[in-house]
Amino acid sequence: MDMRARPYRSVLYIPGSKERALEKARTLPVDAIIFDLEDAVAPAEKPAARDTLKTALAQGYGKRTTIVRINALDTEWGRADAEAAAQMNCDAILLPKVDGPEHLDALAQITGDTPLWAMMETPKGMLRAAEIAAHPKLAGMVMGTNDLAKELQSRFRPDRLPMMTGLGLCLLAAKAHGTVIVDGVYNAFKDDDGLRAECEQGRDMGTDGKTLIHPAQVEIANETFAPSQAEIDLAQRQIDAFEAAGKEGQAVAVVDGKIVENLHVATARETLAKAEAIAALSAE
Ligand SMILES: CC(C)(COP(=O)(O)OP(=O)(O)OC[C@H]1O[C@@H](n2cnc3c(N)ncnc32)[C@H](O)[C@@H]1OP(=O)(O)O)[C@@H](O)C(=O)NCCC(=O)NCCSC(=O)C[C@H](O)C(=O)O
Ligand SMILES: [Mg+2]
Repeated sequence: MDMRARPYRSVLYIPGSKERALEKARTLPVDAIIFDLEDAVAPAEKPAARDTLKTALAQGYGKRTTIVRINALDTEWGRADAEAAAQMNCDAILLPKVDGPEHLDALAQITGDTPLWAMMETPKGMLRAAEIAAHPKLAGMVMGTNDLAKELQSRFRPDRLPMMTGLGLCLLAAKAHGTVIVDGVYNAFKDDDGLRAECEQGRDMGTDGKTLIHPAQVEIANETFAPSQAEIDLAQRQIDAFEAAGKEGQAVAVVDGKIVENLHVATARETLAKAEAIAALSAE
């Protein structure tokens, strides 16, 4: 299956060193998993985490998309992580702190044909988002809003105003190049209302889903980023009305008092395709 056709409503980080969490993930209804070797793994545990992860991934994670996040190549662990990840049973490798396409070039020299994802979390990365999105090996972008806030010296706000320039630049780049884009994490993993509000904001803006840090966050992300039954019904009615109008020689239909043109039909078809992809993933 084309990586870009899969759903990414819920993308759960799991520390590569935590065997219990690696096991539990097989029971969770997540669309994708980021197996982390970077921030969630203590320095002393990093070498062993590579082996733990390789064994866990060899056992498989069903239809979930599997992505391994390595350490940056300019760290003492980066090269060994990249070499190890290239041998793992995963769908993609995620590189943190990508400043420009040359970082992806350097990784691709080690990892060969494996698709790459980029953490978008540095000011340079924001300013070069379009070049990063255009990289031939790039299949997805992940917003790193914690690192970005650190770099910007900004404060966390419920409306995420300080994030909007970076998020907007990355969204434009991802959409211009047909790349998946997943929103950053919500740190307060026991605050369901805050998480829901941030998911809604990310969905409204056009991100494909949310990165998560705890299983308790999965349900809200899955719900928010899936087309609702009302959206599915409307999409089908728009397609039907437009096709009926076409048979009458009309280029415009009206549904619920609103015009439906070919561009709205394209969106309606995307809604149905997303619902089908989610249903296919759930049917394990
Ligand atoms: C945040 C946590 C440290 C909390 O862990 P813990 O106290 O163990 O939580 P619970 O006791 O509530 O756990 C209940 C069960 O769920 C399992 N669990 C917990 N977390 C995960 C997980 N992420 N994936 C799968 N399973 C998980 C526990 O094992 C318990 O299982 P069981 O005993 O069988 O019931 C912890 O959640 C955690 O470590 N989360 C991940 C943190 C992480 O990955 N951070 C790095 C990514 S965020 C980032 O880097 C952002 C980005 O780069 C940026 O810049 O923004
Ligand atoms: Mg980060």
